[in-house]
Amino acid sequence: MIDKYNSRPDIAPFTGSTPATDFILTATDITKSFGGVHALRGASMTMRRGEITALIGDNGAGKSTMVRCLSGIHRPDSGEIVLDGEVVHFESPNAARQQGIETVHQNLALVEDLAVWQNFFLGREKTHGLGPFRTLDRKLMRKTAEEMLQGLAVNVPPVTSKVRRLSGGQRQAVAIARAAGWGSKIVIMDEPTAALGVQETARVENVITTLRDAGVAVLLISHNFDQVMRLSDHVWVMRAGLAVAERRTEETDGDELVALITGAKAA
Ligand SMILES: Nc1ncnc2c1ncn2[C@@H]1O[C@H](COP(=O)(O)OP(=O)(O)OP(=O)(O)O)[C@@H](O)[C@H]1O
Repeated sequence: MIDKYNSRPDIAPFTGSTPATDFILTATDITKSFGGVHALRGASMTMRRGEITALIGDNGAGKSTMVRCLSGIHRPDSGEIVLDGEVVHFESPNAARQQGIETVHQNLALVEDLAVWQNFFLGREKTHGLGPFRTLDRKLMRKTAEEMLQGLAVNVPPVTSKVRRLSGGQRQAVAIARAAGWGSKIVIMDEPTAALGVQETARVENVITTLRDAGVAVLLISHNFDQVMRLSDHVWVMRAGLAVAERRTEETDGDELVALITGAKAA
């Protein structure tokens, strides 16, 4: 463990207790600083195929920075990310996407004035014909978008509807279906239901579990303990730039997670 960043020697990093089999992702000793702020100080975490992994921690613990390192927004200062058995270095979010890591950000990045199907294919437009005769294959794109939504049992108006007509939950579901639809190995979701009501939250949670059941590994960042307990299979707890504990969800409870987050309980 690199200790030059460890300005909090009272917090010991947790290095994991499970054998390194069937991990779709391992991040080891990741550091990332912004000027004098050591956002990640040697954080390690793992994710398994077909599981929902929750990443929890107090404000400023380093969750978003970790997610940004995994999704190609930030480059770690040091450490190693292994995706599906290969060491990866993402130069950009596009590079992460091409290798199978999709991220649903809090702002969703949907274009309000475009139809649902157009949002699905932003930057990935399908064409037919050759050279100067090439045109957009709108029919194929509409059909594919419909199939992607149906596959996740997402209940939205026709894919020709403009995104601005959708409710918050429908938008979230569209963003998740879009992320899930490109052969993704990992879908990262940052507070996917933070802005939603009870019913919409339940619908979006269904979409998330359907995705997991289809074999995708989901990384869920959530401040909602009930949701973490309900949805996740595995939990990583971050504190002060380190992943300090991991638990199988069925072996923990909200009280223990709070204690781990605050440091009232050692890992
Ligand atoms: N681009 C940046 N420039 C400077 N400091 C940053 C930057 N991004 C994050 N930080 C700092 O790094 C630390 C970790 O922040 P991060 O956003 O990763 O935490 P978090 O666990 O996601 O918190 P929250 O739950 O509030 O989103 C914080 O002290 C934050 O202020």
